[in-house]
Amino acid sequence: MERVCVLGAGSWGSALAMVLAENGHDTLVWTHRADQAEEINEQHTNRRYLPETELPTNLHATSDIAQAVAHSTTIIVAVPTKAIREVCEKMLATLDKKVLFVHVSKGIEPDSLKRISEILAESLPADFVEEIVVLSGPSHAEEVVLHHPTTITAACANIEAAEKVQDLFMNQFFRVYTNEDVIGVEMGGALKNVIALAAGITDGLNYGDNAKAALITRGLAEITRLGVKMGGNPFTFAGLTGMGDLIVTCTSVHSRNWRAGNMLGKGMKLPQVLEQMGMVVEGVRTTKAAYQLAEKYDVAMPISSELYGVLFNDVEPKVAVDALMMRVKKREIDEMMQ
Ligand SMILES: NC(=O)C1=CN([C@@H]2O[C@H](COP(=O)(O)OP(=O)(O)OC[C@H]3O[C@@H](n4cnc5c(N)ncnc54)[C@H](OP(=O)(O)O)[C@@H]3O)[C@@H](O)[C@H]2O)C=CC1
Ligand SMILES: O=C(CO)COP(=O)(O)O
Repeated sequence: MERVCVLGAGSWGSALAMVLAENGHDTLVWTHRADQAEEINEQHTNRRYLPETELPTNLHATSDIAQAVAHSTTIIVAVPTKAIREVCEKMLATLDKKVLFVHVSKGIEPDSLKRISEILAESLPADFVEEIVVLSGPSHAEEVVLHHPTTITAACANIEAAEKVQDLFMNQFFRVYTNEDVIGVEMGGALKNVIALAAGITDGLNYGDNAKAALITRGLAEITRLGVKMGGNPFTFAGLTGMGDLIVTCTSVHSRNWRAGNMLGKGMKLPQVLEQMGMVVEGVRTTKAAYQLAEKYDVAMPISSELYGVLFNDVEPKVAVDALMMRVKKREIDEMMQ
């Protein structure tokens, strides 16, 4: 039995905490909301984020981050990308021993263009970091809490650390693979949200399945182009954290990114969409980062670029799709291999 805390009590943090508690680990969830900690401890629910779920009675919560950190030999960071730095700062004051960090967030920071493991590595003193492992793959919280079969990948250059995380989470309905390719895993997990927003838009425009299949496959092509140029293993993008997560996020009604895109495709404006969602839609900020990365690495990312126009320059979704369809003629495979 390990002593673990999960920082962040949204849908994913809560679902992962449930898996850990059910696996018999001494698990504490940290939330910055005292009323939510009280609800988890006393009613064993988290109604805002997992409305139908009964949480295990051996899962406890706290709103005191020092207590969560002191409790743990492994810390799972499960807040949205834009909150990572703030949470690291809160942790800094409380760390006094070496801890294994696992992050589960799927984003890239705009402007700095840092991946989450890079933000963690620069924000936390090396003396207190055993390793940083990323856990990513096709895994909607809503299905994990129903014990529906789910596969996911733990990635770290140090494969023994990845295996430790594999052992922590693995059970009959939650199957964990390992991978040493942190760049590929993080880039696939972050960029699939961009394509899922686009897939939601074409569904909102009622463009049907051909358009969605095109977005998934051409989306994977541009994710792979950028990810490989940044140092990712091309095969990672064909795996769970690439193709797998792209499929689930572009096709599932559970996806926050697909749902947000769907509303945009139906004519709603971004601020209204985000207000209505009430949960993180990582793809919005990641689209900005993808647009900047495409320029930095000189990689063609037509879907991400058109989506950038829709989100930030008021381009009509239909006009963006037309622009994609009318691009200069290409060879399919040659272009992907460049
Ligand atoms: N949901 C899913 O199925 C999956 C999500 N992910 C990834 O996990 C990450 C978290 O997503 P998810 O759980 O869905 O997000 P949610 O929007 O469901 O929850 C986010 C949680 O983080 C808290 N939070 C936000 N900002 C801060 C802050 N500054 N300090 C402390 N807590 C904060 C929120 O608190 P508050 O209630 O106050 O806003 C909330 O509890 C994302 O990167 C997402 O891409 C990965 C796989 C699956
Ligand atoms: O990453 C996810 C599933 O693997 C969750 O995606 P959404 O944030 O779009 O719901």
